Amino acid sequence: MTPRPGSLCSQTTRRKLLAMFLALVLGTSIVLYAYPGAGGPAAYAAYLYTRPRPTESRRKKPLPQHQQPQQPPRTEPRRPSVEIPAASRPGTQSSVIAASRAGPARSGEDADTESEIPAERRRLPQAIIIGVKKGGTRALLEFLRLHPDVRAAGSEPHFFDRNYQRGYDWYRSLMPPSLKGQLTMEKTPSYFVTREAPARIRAMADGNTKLLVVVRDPVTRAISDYTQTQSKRPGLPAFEELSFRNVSAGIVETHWNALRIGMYAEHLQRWLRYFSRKQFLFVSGERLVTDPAVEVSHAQRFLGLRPLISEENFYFNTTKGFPCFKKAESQGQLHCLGKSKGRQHPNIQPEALARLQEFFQPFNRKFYQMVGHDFGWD
Ligand SMILES: Nc1ncnc2c1ncn2[C@@H]1O[C@H](COP(=O)(O)OS(=O)(=O)O)[C@@H](OP(=O)(O)O)[C@H]1O
Repeated sequence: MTPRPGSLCSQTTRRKLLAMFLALVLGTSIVLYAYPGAGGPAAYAAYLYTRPRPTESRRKKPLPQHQQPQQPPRTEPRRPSVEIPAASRPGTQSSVIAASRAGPARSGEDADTESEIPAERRRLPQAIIIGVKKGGTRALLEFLRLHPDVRAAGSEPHFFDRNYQRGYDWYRSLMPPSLKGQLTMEKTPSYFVTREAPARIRAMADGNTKLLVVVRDPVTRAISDYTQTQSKRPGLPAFEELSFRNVSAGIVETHWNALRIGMYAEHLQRWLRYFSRKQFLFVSGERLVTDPAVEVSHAQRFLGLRPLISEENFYFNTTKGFPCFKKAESQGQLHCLGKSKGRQHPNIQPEALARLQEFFQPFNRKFYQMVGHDFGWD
């Protein structure tokens, strides 16, 4: 049987169509397999899922300054400008040991070698004038500054009473640069009556700091202290009123600071728990006025300085009523302390003076015994 031309043709055509269809299906599969992102329902679904959402893409733009969230306030105290290890930071238990090992003379900062050009550095003080307020502490410091081997902080650092938490780097930054072999000093008279000061100063250099105390008749010292306060507060009650709890009975107001500071023996007892007697030099405030060269020569010896300051450096200014001094660098020009040193004291009733002398006598006697010297106030 001859196949009908029409049916034969359509069978051939069907075969061709089938082959083309298969080729098309195969080709599409290969393309989808090789490029998954190219299309298809699954690829489109994946694209929708991973596409960044409109809000997210907006958040990436920086906010204008005024819309930015506020930073919480810093509550930590400010650290010293140069970080020091926690162990050597004042105020920590371990700092006492660490700081004592890092005393000025033994710390790495002093490790100059002979081949190096001598470098000036700021150092912690090796000697401190710790008191007493109104004793003549400024005069002693300025006199010692005449010595070429003494470098001293100009103003009172108050490190061991008010600023201890600021750390040693802060304290050191207040000291003038010095060469190796020069002595760094400061004076803060309130240290002598500050409870924490002895332990803190001991911790700084393992008790090797030299301590100078300028002492003055406690009654005159109290009047000087009162005069200073009165210059700032003119309405201050009279000295006699502040000195006695009961004037007629002569009961002394021992809580008044101006009198309390003068009980030297009481304060010194605290210091002697931390320092041996030989760590101290007691300078007479009275002799510092009448014979400055002698008191300064004691101080030079105590500090291990060459005896360079002498009588030649001083000149008694009769107008001021106090010695003034000559600085080497200013070609013999005289320098006197400022107006706040050597103020006119008010007249105090003689009975009040006598009662206060009597009150201080046992404290003075005890003090003379402790230091091994009679200052002649009684
Ligand atoms: N050379 C010289 N020039 C001026 N004043 C001198 C001098 N030497 C000792 N003094 C006495 O020093 C007293 C002030 O003591 P301080 O310097 O320790 O005072 S302070 O604690 O620093 O405020 C100050 O006390 P007042 O006289 O009461 O003002 C002086 O008596």
